[in-house]
Amino acid sequence: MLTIGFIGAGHMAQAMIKGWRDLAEVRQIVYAPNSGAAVAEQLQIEAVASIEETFMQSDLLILAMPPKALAEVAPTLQMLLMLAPQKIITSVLGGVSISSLQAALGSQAQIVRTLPNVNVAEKEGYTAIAFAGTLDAATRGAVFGLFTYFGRADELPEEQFGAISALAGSGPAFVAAFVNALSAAAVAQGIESEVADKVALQMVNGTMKVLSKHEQTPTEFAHSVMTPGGSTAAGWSTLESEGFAKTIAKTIAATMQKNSEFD
Ligand SMILES: NC(=O)C1=CN([C@@H]2O[C@H](COP(=O)(O)OP(=O)(O)OC[C@H]3O[C@@H](n4cnc5c(N)ncnc54)[C@H](OP(=O)(O)O)[C@@H]3O)[C@@H](O)[C@H]2O)C=CC1
Ligand SMILES: O=C(O)[C@@H]1CCC=N1
Repeated sequence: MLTIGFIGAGHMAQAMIKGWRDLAEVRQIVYAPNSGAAVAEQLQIEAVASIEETFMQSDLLILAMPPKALAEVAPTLQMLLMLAPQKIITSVLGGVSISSLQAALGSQAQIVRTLPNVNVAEKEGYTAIAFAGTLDAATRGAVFGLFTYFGRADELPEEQFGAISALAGSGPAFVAAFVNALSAAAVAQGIESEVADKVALQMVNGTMKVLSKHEQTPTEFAHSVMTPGGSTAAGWSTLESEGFAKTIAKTIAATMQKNSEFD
């Protein structure tokens, strides 16, 4: 039995717990100062009462608290790592590099830096992974296997984590905003909100399935929808003249800027 212990029981931890919950031979435990017990009860896993207990019981410890909480949690972990230096510490902390984690926890700490997204809850996630030099090949393979269980995972250079975090980590929020904007626009044209939500979701789901077949690029696909001289082209031209792509580029840049401030 492999025990995975979470420090932090928020949105990201909960998504991972859901994504892994049907894994045979895996037990999940969670610690969070305020919400740990309630989240554990809701997800039918075990709550533990302290960082120390989480560490001692875990084979794989996941740091899933906000980046700024690292300074608070690190002294306890650093002490525990002196007793058990081989413990694997997997961080999901956005923007926090392996060298910062090692500065906080000890230079020999067995650290995996990951950047998953909340879609792991439905096994449709994306995770970027980087390993500290201290990790051996067998451990890297085992951790990689866990993350591919709930979606796609790639080992990437840490320099790429800022852009990937904006694209894949924050991206689900931006896609949800787009779905919401489509639905709201339809409501403004007289469609009932429940119907508009349902239609927008079905349309986006269907579009993603078709695009995922990679038979056309997104631009080729868009042009296949635009009947020459038709209505889609009129809408497309407004999308362009109103600066849709520029807004998205600015959104990604602002996300990356904030992310870079956590290290
Ligand atoms: N949400 C996302 O889509 C993604 C998040 N991440 C990363 O995941 C981490 C958590 O984010 P998210 O789940 O969104 O945040 P939430 O605010 O939803 O959850 C934060 C959790 O951390 C706990 N926490 C806060 N301070 C401490 C502390 N000092 N010791 C132990 N636990 C603490 C909170 O406990 P309590 O509830 O008891 O107060 C809470 O359970 C962040 O580092 C973020 O960058 C990475 C990729 C995607
Ligand atoms: O908003 C955040 O900072 C985290 C990182 C990626 C998604 N959520």
